[in-house]
Amino acid sequence: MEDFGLYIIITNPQSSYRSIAESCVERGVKMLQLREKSLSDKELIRLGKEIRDITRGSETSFVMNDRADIAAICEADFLHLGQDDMSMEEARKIVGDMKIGLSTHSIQQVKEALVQKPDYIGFGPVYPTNAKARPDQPVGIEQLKQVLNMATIPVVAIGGIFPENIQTILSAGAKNIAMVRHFMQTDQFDERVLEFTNLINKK
Ligand SMILES: Cc1ncc(COP(=O)(O)OP(=O)(O)O)c(N)n1
Ligand SMILES: Cc1ncsc1CCOP(=O)(O)O
Ligand SMILES: [Mg+2]
Repeated sequence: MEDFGLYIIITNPQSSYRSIAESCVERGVKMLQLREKSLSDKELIRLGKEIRDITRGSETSFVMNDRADIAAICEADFLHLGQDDMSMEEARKIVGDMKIGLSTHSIQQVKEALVQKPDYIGFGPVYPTNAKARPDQPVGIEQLKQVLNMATIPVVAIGGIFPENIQTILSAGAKNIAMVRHFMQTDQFDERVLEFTNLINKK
């Protein structure tokens, strides 16, 4: 799989799910994840199908977080699994050959994840974050550089990334960057996407 650049994760957005997905399609954002932890299954499926309909046939891949069953129901492009979620092997029984991304939080976890041959790995949190329940210790830039050198699949830098530190992340060699709060805690979603796609693509 090729590097994909900006990876937007939807959690408690200030803008509507529809307008976020439409903006991602229009601006050519390659990865859009639905990550909602407190919605009913019914509501999650409704939103997943809405995002699927908007992104279908576009450059924007739709990623479902945590839930293999709902990823399959909504015909997502990817399922994203973390260390506390079901294993890739278990997920395969539900999602078949759907692409899968795995979260990692240490060099050891990266080594173990690579053996499972996911389509990409998330690595972080690079910096402290409160957008995740019980976040792991920040991994920092030096470990991020090490992982970027080790991995033969796309590595997604995640956690505490904002305009103030994006240049440090890019200078470390990261080609794929996931963010929650910078894009969710604003009513200027489209403007921020434009700003970031320009910034990341310039590098
Ligand atoms: C791209 C990406 N990387 C990491 C995560 C975190 O997944 P996980 O550790 O399972 O934590 P939750 O997001 O489920 O709270 C992610 N979602 N996406
Ligand atoms: C889901 C997740 N996994 C590791 S850090 C994180 C949250 C990232 O959110 P933010 O970009 O707002 O720090
Ligand atoms: Mg998870």
